[in-house]
Amino acid sequence: MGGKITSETAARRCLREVLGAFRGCVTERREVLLEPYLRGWRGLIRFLHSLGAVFSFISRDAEAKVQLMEGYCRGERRERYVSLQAMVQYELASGVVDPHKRSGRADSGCRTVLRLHRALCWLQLFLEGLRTAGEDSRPSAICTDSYNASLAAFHPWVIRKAATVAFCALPPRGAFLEAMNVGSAEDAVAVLGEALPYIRDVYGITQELFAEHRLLDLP
Ligand SMILES: CCCCCCCCCCCCC/C=C/[C@@H](O)[C@H](COP(=O)(O)O)NC(=O)CCCCCCCCCCCCCCC
Repeated sequence: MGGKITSETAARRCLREVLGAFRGCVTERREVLLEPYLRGWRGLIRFLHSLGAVFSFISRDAEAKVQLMEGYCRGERRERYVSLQAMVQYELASGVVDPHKRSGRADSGCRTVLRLHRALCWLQLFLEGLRTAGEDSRPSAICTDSYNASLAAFHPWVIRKAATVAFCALPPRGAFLEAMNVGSAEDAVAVLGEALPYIRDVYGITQELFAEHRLLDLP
């Protein structure tokens, strides 16, 4: 029993962490702080991991991107990577990224965050679908629809295919909400409802920032 409580507490902390992290991203000046942003992603990746090995090709890619960004946040130029705004300004001014050239550094913070940012669009759609769909709805179908309406446009055929196959392994709604480990299905739905406005806000600010600097198509 003690073990059960411990593992439940860990999972619960995980979801609370995700929630709290995205809430803590946006400053009064509407800047997006990178540290809580990456902490939020870490929590999501951990959750994805708990859903099984079929998703590991997805979590590995997300993990690599988060790790690269964490390196910048701890590196020599860490003050340039405190917020997305600071990062964009620095990488543009120093020529690390150039929106007018098709070539660009494959490890720039901007192109890496752009991938996570696009995935955040999928997440918004998926969580909203999960929250509002009926009891008989299937997370695998909601996930496929959300993916096709967002991230799929940026992925080659082979990735789209692999992703769509993996989505079939998602558990049914009841079990999925239970895996979130925040209590009853109603509690889980409430947690999603609380988290979504913050995720939307982070997405909106990032989208505007990247659009303003013409960074939405970075290769
Ligand atoms: C719950 C089901 C989770 C399904 C996840 C849906 C997203 C599917 C993404 C498929 C990505 C496949 C892996 C490879 C991707 C890359 O090619 C591609 C491009 O990168 P590149 O330009 O460096 O080459 N990478 C990406 O687009 C970034 C993908 C990042 C995916 C992060 C997914 C995290 C999922 C977290 C799930 C949490 C659910 C929470 C529910 C309460």
